[in-house]
Amino acid sequence: MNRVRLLVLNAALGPLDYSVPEGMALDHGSVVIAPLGPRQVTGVVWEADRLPGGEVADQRLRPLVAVLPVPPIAAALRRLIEWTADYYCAPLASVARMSLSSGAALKGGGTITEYRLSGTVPARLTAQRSAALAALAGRQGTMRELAAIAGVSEGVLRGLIHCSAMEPVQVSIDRPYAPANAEYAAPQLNDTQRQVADELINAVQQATFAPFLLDGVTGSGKTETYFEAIAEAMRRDRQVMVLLPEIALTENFLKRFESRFGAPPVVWHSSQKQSQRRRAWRQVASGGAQVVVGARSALFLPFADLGLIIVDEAHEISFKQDDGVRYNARDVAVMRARFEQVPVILASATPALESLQMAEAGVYRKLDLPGRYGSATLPDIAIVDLREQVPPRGRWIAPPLVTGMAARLERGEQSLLFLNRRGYAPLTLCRTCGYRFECPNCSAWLVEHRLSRRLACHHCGHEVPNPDRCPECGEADCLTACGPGVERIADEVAELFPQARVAIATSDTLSSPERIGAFVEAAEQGAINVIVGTQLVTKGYHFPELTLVGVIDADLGLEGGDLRAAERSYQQIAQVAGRAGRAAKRGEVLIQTRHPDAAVISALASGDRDAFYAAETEARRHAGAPPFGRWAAIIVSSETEQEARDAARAIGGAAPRLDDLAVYGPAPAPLSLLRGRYRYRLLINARRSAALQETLRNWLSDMNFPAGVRVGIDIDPYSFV
Ligand SMILES: Nc1ncnc2c1ncn2[C@@H]1O[C@H](COP(=O)(O)OP(=O)(O)OP(=O)(O)O)[C@@H](O)[C@H]1O
Ligand SMILES: [Zn+2]
Repeated sequence: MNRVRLLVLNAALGPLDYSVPEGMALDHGSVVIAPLGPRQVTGVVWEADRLPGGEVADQRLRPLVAVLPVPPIAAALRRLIEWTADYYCAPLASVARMSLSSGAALKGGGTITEYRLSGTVPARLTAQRSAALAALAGRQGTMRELAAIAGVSEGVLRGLIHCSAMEPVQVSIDRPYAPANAEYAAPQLNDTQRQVADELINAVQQATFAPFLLDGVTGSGKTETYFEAIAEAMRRDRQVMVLLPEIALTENFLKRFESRFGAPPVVWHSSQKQSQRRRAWRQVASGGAQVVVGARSALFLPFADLGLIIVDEAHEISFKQDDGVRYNARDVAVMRARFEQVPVILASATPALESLQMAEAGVYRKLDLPGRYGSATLPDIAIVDLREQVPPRGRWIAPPLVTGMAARLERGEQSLLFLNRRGYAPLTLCRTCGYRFECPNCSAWLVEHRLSRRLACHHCGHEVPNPDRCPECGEADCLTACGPGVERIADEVAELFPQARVAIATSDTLSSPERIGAFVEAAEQGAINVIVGTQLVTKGYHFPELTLVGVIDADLGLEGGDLRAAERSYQQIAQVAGRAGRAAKRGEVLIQTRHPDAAVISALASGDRDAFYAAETEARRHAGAPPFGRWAAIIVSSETEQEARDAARAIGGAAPRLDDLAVYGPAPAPLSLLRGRYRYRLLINARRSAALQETLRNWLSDMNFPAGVRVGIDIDPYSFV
């Protein structure tokens, strides 16, 4: 190759051609540095015929600067990048960036300095030094990591280094991870689990594209079963990617994985330290990382030899990314499996309707685990009609739930109260003048957080200290909290049962791996009597003593403009119900609602999942909604309301008139002001036959907008805010 075309990692630039200096060895997929004006850019060598670009004469081409010391991006991943950009109407460069997401890793190997105990005992032993010496026996890590492990400041450690009690060690970035062992602690599967595992193992052996929907009730052993497929991939020296919907779930997964395979998997997510990401990325690319578990951003990692993909809790909407490249990691995972020619397992107790439909159509193979493992049975579910069982004024836990909790406390068992609302109260208002605390940047109320004494916007992060008087009328002691959040429910529990140990489990309280670890340990050891939590605790956890689940407000999820609201409510409540009675003791679930006759609620109460899905399927078919038709959204935003409105109207005015495609709007988005930007949206409902993406691209490509206007496309949107 003496002339190459680059996909440049800058969405504002198109493909660019360069000449290749003498002696520079390149392949398609090579990651290179190229000159651009006075600067340099990173790019990937791409097949020229797949990237239409302007033809520049050979003699005018500038030479590439360097090839980066990483393996080329493989063809399968290049095809996935193209597919994703095309399907989600996103710039190729933005998608490719997700594969090259550790800038430091691209620069090659290197060393970092870690520390460990030297065996020398310091002459002066303070309490902190003794604690550090005890905690750090056998440990090695960076200063910051060791300080966290020992619970002392870095200053204490520096003191220990100074007196030679600790010594530095140079560590390679590319050092391998501790190998996991497929046979380390294999469980005895029951017959159903065995059959399912054998099918999955067989698919790993076949090493070809095979999508599975692993549909098993909560506590049926889905994880244990797909672990067998992972074991088979390990035996064959092929890499595995496991996607989880939330970082908070990885802690728990790590523990289980380690007890099954003798070593933890490699973790990948966006809040890791740069040094961790750098090592993980390089080990993924070189093939040294056997099993990688991560949030959706792991999806585009450049695996050397991927053999299996697993998407756990595959129904979760957090697999949908709503900014930057708007993609659904569950769907892209299936496409990746197709390009890589490997099996993919979507595991869930409450599959997305789209996934069930694919199984019905014979595209996915459905594997069922219909019963809980061992002697555990599914919990009894009952409805508490809040119109009859009225909680006292200013309280939200109705009498039957109070009675149930009292019985659990008596028996030393645990209760879990679920309310998907962080903070203390979702709205604060002034009793004197009616003033409501609203976010200046978003059309949303400020949520009171009593633990951290502030009012906060959950959309943009704006916060103010908890006020003691009304900013409007100046009156003191006139502010009232309206409605409950988890903190308020926890207060109520404390008032009802002063002796109970209550833990709040939300993204505010479980904000780090250490905090999550401590929470899980406390819950497992019975040091917590009542957990009050958001959706964060509805899945993945297995607390044997947890026998009562109370849903504080089952109607909450049905509010708001979400097209899948019924399905999502069903999934969330079924998942949280699934935390009850997972071991020997039977579980009970009480669902508080004002609409006991709603289809979702009665399906949950009667345990008739099929009836719910059947009704929901009919409703979707009738509305031409996914999976029967397709949705897309165009979101227009600007810092000035007028500009956003005008641009949205112009787009609406230019809408194509087609038989198989209907355009609704423009209308102000439900969150019409978000992070200081005014937003309008158009919704497109298309038949399956319509060339949706092409139509959208043609429609918008000829239009020009003022510089401050942003126009985004959301294919298969989930959230309509
Ligand atoms: N064959 C088995 N041998 C021993 N323990 C098992 C077996 N199958 C399942 N278990 C145990 O039963 C519990 C539930 O299993 P697991 O977590 O795999 O189910 P799940 O279907 O993934 O659950 P959920 O979807 O509710 O999170 C776990 O504690 C697990 O270790
Ligand atoms: Zn805000």
